[in-house]
Amino acid sequence: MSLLQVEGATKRFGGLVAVDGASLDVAEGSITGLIGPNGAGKTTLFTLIAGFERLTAGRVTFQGADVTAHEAHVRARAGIARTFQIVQPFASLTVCENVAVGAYLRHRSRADAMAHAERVARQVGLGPMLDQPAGSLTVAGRKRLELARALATDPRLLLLDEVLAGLNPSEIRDMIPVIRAIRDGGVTILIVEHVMQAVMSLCERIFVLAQGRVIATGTPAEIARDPAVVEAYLGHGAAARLQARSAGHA
Ligand SMILES: Nc1ncnc2c1ncn2[C@@H]1O[C@H](COP(=O)(O)OP(=O)(O)OP(=O)(O)O)[C@@H](O)[C@H]1O
Repeated sequence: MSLLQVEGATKRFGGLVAVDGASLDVAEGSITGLIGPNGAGKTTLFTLIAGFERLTAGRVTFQGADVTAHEAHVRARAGIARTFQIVQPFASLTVCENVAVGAYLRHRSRADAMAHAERVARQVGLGPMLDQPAGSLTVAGRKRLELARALATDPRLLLLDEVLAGLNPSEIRDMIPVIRAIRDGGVTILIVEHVMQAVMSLCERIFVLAQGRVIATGTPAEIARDPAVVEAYLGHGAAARLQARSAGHA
């Protein structure tokens, strides 16, 4: 069953069409990928799903309800959370206090919010840093903090925007099981990511966006051999060139 459906989403910024009639659906309990070259419209689509920007046209349905006209805070309460590409923690607050910012959505008292924040921070591997100022975290720590802040809102759908960007290969390897464990805990995930190896190993299904349009959908294996996807990343004629080269090597 689909937890999220996006139908014909379009977003214009003046003369620029950032998202152009894109449709996708995210199955409940899945990790679904959204990939595409720089400027394809991935972050804009996240912004539309989370309700930070209004669609120019199209519809967003969450848990069977049309949420197209709902404000971001209403969607957050319904269970949609997102991370941001550029991580901006409150540097002088502790890691736990930063995570509690998310927890306040469903926990009114400071004690409850902090207790929930502590559980979530431990879940993403920030247990040893709970009382450190967020400003002292490494890039990898900040990425985990961003994940924890979104997770602390107790979402049903988590939109992860490049949470692996800027990490080294061993930090990426450490982060993959954390993301899987979040899904195994019952949170559906839609992930935008340029680190292809991670996308291929994490996702059951992938949507490929290019120039605001969905140009391919399928399993990681299907996507990897789709000529339209190769062309979108490597340029016009690339699929044919690669095929000719591998035929030449055969
Ligand atoms: N608020 C805005 N005002 C004007 N143009 C915007 C705005 N937000 C995004 N755009 C433009 O929309 C297009 C899509 O941008 P977007 O950031 O969604 O792409 P992306 O696929 O997330 O790219 P990347 O992989 O580089 O993060 C780009 O041309 C971008 O410059």
